[in-house]
This record gives sequence, structure tokens and C-alpha cells, in this order.
Amino acid sequence: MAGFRDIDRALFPIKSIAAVIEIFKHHLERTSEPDLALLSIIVGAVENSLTCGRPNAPQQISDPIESSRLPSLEYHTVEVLYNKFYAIMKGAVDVPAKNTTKTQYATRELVKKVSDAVWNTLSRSYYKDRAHLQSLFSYLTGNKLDCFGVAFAVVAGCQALGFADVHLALSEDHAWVVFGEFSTETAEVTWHGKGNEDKRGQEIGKGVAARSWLYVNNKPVVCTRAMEVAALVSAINPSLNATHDAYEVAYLQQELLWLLYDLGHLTKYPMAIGNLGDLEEISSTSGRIRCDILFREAISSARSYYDNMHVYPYTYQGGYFYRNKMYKEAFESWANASDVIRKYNYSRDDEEIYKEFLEIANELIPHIMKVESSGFSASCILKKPECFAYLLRFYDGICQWEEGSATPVLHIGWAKPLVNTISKFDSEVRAQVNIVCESSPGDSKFDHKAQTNGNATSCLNNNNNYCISEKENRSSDNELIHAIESKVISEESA
Ligand SMILES: CC1(C)CN=C(N2CCN(c3ncnc4sc(CC(F)F)cc34)CC2)S1
Repeated sequence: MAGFRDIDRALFPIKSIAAVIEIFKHHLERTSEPDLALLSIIVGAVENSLTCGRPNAPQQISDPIESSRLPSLEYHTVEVLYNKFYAIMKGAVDVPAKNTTKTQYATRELVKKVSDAVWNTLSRSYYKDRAHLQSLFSYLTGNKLDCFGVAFAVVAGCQALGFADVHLALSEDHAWVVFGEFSTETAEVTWHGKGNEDKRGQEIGKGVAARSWLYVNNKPVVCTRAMEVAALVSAINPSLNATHDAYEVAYLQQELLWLLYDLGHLTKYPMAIGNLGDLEEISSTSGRIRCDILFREAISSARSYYDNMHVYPYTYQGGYFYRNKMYKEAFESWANASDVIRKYNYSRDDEEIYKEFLEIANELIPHIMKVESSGFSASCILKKPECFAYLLRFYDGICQWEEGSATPVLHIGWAKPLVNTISKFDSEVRAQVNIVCESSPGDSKFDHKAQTNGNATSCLNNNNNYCISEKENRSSDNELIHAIESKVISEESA
């Protein structure tokens, strides 16, 4: 049984955040591969004691990070849970004894059996979106896991059984596994969303499902063991209740993310870098790079390794700019997010990103326009043509997202804030935006590269892409506005 090494035992009982960080350091720096089950049980136990525990004895005044603030976590407690997990996995599959030195690779049947073992030991019915259901501590003490937690448990189970080829694959709203000699096999192992039949055991769709944002055009984050540790650290949830976080848990998550960052394990994991950026914005670590640099690193990671098919890096950055009243920069981030989503077809599985764009279009941008047109605005974005251009690119990306999709995106609820926003820009500001039409050779949204045909006309038609560049010379953008308005309103009459 991989799990416990003497060094681990020596660090028990765990009485401080610092001790938890020491265990992660040891597993990441001095073992062949970190033990996912062990680390998930430990961090789940700590999170549980600080966020779900009953208000225990009056809090000790000592520093929660270094000395004992945590209810002491005994080696025996962790060992019992670890052995229980191992027994469940062992019981589920009869792994042939390792009689050969030949590396054994997992099969689809094995992966499905491990997924069934987890699936069949979950409580019958519980609120799946509740917080703190992501760790093996939750699974082993409460038989509850969220959809990410099930996928993580399957990977940890396969590791415990000796299958080093089974790894976690992550999109921005779903998780599955890759396996086999070249990690080319894929399998669903958990559910997604509400009321959808799970597809466990099936390979990841290549057909129409692959064109939805949910599967990020087959550009998922395929994890190494250390990146699976980064995923479990990202999944740490410091929330105490709807309005407060447990400071010690947020601090633990932030320190573990910096440990993983320094070891290079976040390089190909944009969302983990974004999570670290969010934590740094709340409470910056002295001597560390600023959070806005982290948001930029997340974007360049998505561009470098995932063909710029991920949306969240831009919405991490846009959210930061918005919270810090950097509205022009926020518009640019959201226009860039829209340039990603336009490449996809909208499918019923994409509700999460739909809600993200709905909130930006119908809450955040209207709020900005309200405060900016109150006359006391400092950033006077209503006078800047580039802001108008960013907003048009943002809205146009959503229009194009809808084009060619089986499910409509826009409805009248989008039109009012949209038209209200555009009409806040005076005509002489709008006139400074030049809209250039581009012919599009192919029909596919993914491999189409914009071609500039040189002659500038202002249009929004269903076949051609167009890009917007702010230029001095005037162009009539009323056609464009009417096109957007008529498009949206025609949706209404449809
Ligand atoms: C800009 C935002 C709204 C802020 N937080 C965002 N998150 C996006 C999702 N988060 C994540 N952070 C690290 N890894 C993963 S893997 C995954 C999909 C799940 F099904 F496994 C989600 C996710 C963390 C929080 S996007």
C-alpha cells in the first residue's frame, strides 16, 4: 500500500497549517508520485474541521498557521480512512497479481469498475452542489461527492491499485479520465449538470458534443500526478457560509498553490493560476508577483497550450478589472472571452458559461454604464471609441456563438441592456470605429482564420466574420446596430 511513509508518520499529529504544507512539500518534492488519496483525506479533514465543524471550544488565541489552532488530526484517523478507501478499490476489481515486470495499463473495463465502486457507495440522495463535497474525506466519512470529486476519486482509486496511466482530464466545467499506454483512451466517469443521464464508461464525444464549450474542442487540461494535486488544492473550498471564508483554509489553499506554482505544476493549468490570482487579490503575499500578472499568465497558458479555446482565463481577468473599476480593460477582457466562445456551438450542456456571459451582458456592463453616465465618471469610457469597439466585439461573439447552434442563445432579455448600452455612446464616438468585413473561406468555426479582403464595409452577416478596429475614417455603423437589433428582435418574433 503506497500511502504511508515514515516521514508522513513523523509529521502526525497534524496540529497546524504549516504541518499540512510540509506533508504536501514532501509528497511533491521527495516521492516518485504524490499519493492522491492520502493528500485528499488530509486536506478534506482540515477543511471539514474549519468550515463544517460545530463551533467548538473557544478559539485558541495562538497563531492558527504555525501552532495549534486545528483540532489535532491523528495519524490513526487518516490511516483508517486510507485503508477503507483501499479496501473499497481492492474489493471492486480483482487486479491480477503483478507477476511480470511489464507495466500494466488500465482498460476501459477497469476504469468503469472503479467508477462503479465510487458511484455505488454514494448516498442515495443529497444536494450535489453543496460545498465541501469534493474530497475523499467527504466520500469516506459521508458517502458524498460532487461531480468533480467522483472523477478525482476514480483517479485516486486507480493510483491506489497501481495504474499509473489513469489521469484526470479537465475542461472548464467537466472532468473525465484518460488512460492507456499513450493516454489516448478517454472515459466518462462522473455525471454532468442536472437531469442529464450520466455517460459513464463511454469515450468522450467526437461528434457534435465535441463542438460544445463543455469539452473545450478536445483541448482539456490533461493532468500529471502533481497537476492532480493542483486540482485537489484548487477544489479546496474555504467558505464558512454565504458571506465568510475560513481564513486558515484560504491561507492553506494559497500557500499550496504557490508551492505548486514554484514547482512548475501550474504552467499548463490556467484555472489554477486564476484561482491563485483571486486569492492574491483578496490577500496579497509579500514578495510574490501581483495578481494582475497571474491573470495574464493564465491567459498566455491557455493560448500556448490549449489553442486559446478556454474562456475562464479572460473572465478571471475581466472580473479583476471590473472589481477594481478598470472598466475599459474589463471590456477588452470580455471581448477576448467572447472571441473564444464564438468559435463554439451553443449546446444544452453549456449552461455554466451561458450564465457567465448573461451576467456580464445584463448585470456587469449595465452597472458600468450606469455609474459612467452619472456624470462623475473618472474613466469617461463613453468618450472612447475603443470601448465601443470592445463592446461590439463582445456582443458579436455571442451572436456568432448562437449561429449554427441547435439551441438559441439570445432572447429579448438580452436586447434591452444591449441596445441601452450601445446607445450610451454618442454618434461622433461611434463614428470613430471602423468595421471591416472579412470573407470566410471555410464554414467550420474552429479552423477558420480571418482573411482581410481589403474593402471595408460595415456589416454583420451570418456567413462572414468581421473584426472591428478603431480607425480615424468614418464608417456607418448604423447598419451594424440595426443588424444586431433586427437579429435579436427577430429572435423574439421567432
Ligand atoms: C472566472 C471564474 C468565474 C472564477 N472562478 C472560476 N472557476 C472555474 C472553475 N474552477 C476550477 N478550478 C480549477 N480546476 C477546475 S476543473 C473544473 C471543472 C470540474 F468539473 F472539474 C473547474 C475548475 C474554479 C473556479 S471561473
